[in-house]
Amino acid sequence: MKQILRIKQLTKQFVLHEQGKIIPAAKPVDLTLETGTLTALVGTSGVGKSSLLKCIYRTYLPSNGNINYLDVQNNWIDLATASEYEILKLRQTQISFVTQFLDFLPRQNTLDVVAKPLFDLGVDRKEARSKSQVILEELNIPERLWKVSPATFSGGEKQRVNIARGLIMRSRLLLLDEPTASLDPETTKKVISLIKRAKEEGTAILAVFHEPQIISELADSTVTLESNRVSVR
Ligand SMILES: Nc1ncnc2c1ncn2[C@@H]1O[C@H](COP(=O)(O)OP(=O)(O)OP(=O)(O)O)[C@@H](O)[C@H]1O
Repeated sequence: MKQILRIKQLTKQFVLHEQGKIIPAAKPVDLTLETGTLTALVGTSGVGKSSLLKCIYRTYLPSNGNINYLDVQNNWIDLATASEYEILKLRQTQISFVTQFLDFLPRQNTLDVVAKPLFDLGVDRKEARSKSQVILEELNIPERLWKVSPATFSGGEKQRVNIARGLIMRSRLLLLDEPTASLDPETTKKVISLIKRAKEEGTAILAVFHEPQIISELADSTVTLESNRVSVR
């Protein structure tokens, strides 16, 4: 196991200009992630868990601090200051994020929505689609839905498509934001086993979960975000 992410004194604040207010989201955070381990990120609603994941993925720019990531060539890259181009490349090849919401192009069918990370990597389209089929099957998405757009899917179906897309490529760093929030127990079990597999393959995972039994099953450590401090155990 080796460290591939080191976060130091990270903060993210939102300035609401019209109200002249600053919302402190993530208070200073220090954390490290190692290959093949899962760190659970917990804390009360609104404390800044999603914002922290978004800072790592650079959907948000942090207000302060460093997010150092060890890339596949063994170079430390500060994700807070890396160029847009570098970030795009890392997202395409090494870092995946399963958000709470699925965004997709309207006329794209589910098979291709899930295969997209592999298309972007330059994998042959037929091979990418067959991998997409396998993971959709694993997540119990019925075959009749593969050829249609996820636009009309139920919340749980959309979430499973999102997870399938996030897990189809073997990432070095995987960010998961409440991946099992609207799933039934049987599908939750499948998702847990896919996450375990990613861990076994060496992926470093930072995941927001609310369910204590999932955390005890999957997490190697827990980081608690609190309104004015962070405790790691
Ligand atoms: N783009 C934004 N602009 C302004 N405020 C934001 C923005 N994104 C998040 N916030 C605020 O930052 C705070 C933290 O939000 P965040 O979604 O990170 O919390 P969370 O811990 O993930 O919550 P939950 O468990 O409910 O999902 C909230 O007060 C939220 O309203």
